[in-house]
Amino acid sequence: MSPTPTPTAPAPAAAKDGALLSLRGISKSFGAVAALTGVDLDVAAGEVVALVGDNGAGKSTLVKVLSGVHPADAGTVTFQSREVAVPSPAAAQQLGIATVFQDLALCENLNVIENLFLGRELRALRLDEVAMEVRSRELLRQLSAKIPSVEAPVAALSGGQRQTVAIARSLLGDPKVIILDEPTAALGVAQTAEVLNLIERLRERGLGVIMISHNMADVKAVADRVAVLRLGRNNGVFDAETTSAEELVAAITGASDNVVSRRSKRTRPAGDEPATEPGDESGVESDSAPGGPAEPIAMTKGDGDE
Ligand SMILES: Nc1ncnc2c1ncn2[C@@H]1O[C@H](COP(=O)(O)OP(=O)(O)OP(=O)(O)O)[C@@H](O)[C@H]1O
Repeated sequence: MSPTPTPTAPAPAAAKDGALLSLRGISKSFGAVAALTGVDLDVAAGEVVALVGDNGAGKSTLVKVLSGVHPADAGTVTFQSREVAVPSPAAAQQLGIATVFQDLALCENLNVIENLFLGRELRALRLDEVAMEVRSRELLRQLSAKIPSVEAPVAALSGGQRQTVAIARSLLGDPKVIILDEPTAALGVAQTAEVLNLIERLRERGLGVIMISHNMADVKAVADRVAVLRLGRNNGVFDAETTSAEELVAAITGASDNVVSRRSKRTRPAGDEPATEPGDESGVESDSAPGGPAEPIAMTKGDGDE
C-alpha cells in the first residue's frame, strides 16, 4: 500500500501518457544492502526528469541499471513501448540510451573534434577529417554551445564547456534518452547557466532527459518533473513548476513523510519489519536515530484516519 500523503506533501504528478522509457519495480541489492526496491520511473520524449535523493538514495545505481552497468535483480524496462533488456553499456547505446557520467571521460590533450569522434573514427576506419569538423561545428551550433574553438584542446576548456563536449559526443550516437549524472556539479554560475541552457536544447530536440542533481535551484530551473528516491525507494514524483524547493527537500530527507512513517512504525504488525535499507547502517537519517523516532510535533491530516 502506498503511504498516505501528508498535508505538506504535494500530490504526486501522474506519469505522462506514452512514456518513451518506463521502469517498473526495479530492485537491486549489493549483498545485504537493498540499493533499490521496487523503483518506478518514466520519462517522455521532450521531457526533463530530475532524479533527486540524498547520498545513498540509489540514484547512481538506478542510472547504472539503465545504462547497462549493473543488471537489475527484478523489474522491467520498457523503451519505446517494448520491454527490453539492458545487459551491457553497448546494449544501452544500441537501444538509444546514452549516459554522461560525472567522469566525462574526455582526453585532455585532444581537441574538441577529436574528443567528439573518439572511438568512432576507429570504428569507421577514419572518418573524413573535414566531415568530422563540419559535423562538430554543426552539432555545437545546434546546441548553442559556447566553445571558443573546435580545434582547442579540451584541457583549455571550462567545466561547462567540457560538459557540453561530453553531451555533444553522446548525441552523435543519436540517442532517444540521455542521462546526465550531476551535470552542474562543481560549476560556477555562468557555466551552470550554460549547461542548463544546453539541457533545454536537448528537450527541444525531443530527447527524454534524466538528470541526477543535488541542486534544487537547477532542478527547478530546468526539470519538468522531479522523481525523488529515498532509501532506495520512490518517494514521490513532483511537478517541478508547482513544487517548492522546500517541499522537494522535505521529500528527499523524509521530513514530509515523518508523520506517516512514524505512525506506520507504531501500527506495523509485529514481525513486519522492513529489510535492511541503504542509510540505515550509516545512522545519517534523522528519523532513524538510535532511541527511536521522536514523536511528531503535529499530526493533522491522516491522524487517526486508520
Ligand atoms: N557496487 C556497490 N557495491 C556495494 N554497495 C553499493 C554499490 N553501489 C552502491 N552501493 C550501495 O547502494 C546504496 C545506493 O548507492 P548509490 O550510489 O546508488 O546512491 P546515490 O543516491 O547515487 O548516492 P550519491 O548521491 O552519494 O552518489 C548505498 O548504500 C551504496 O553504499
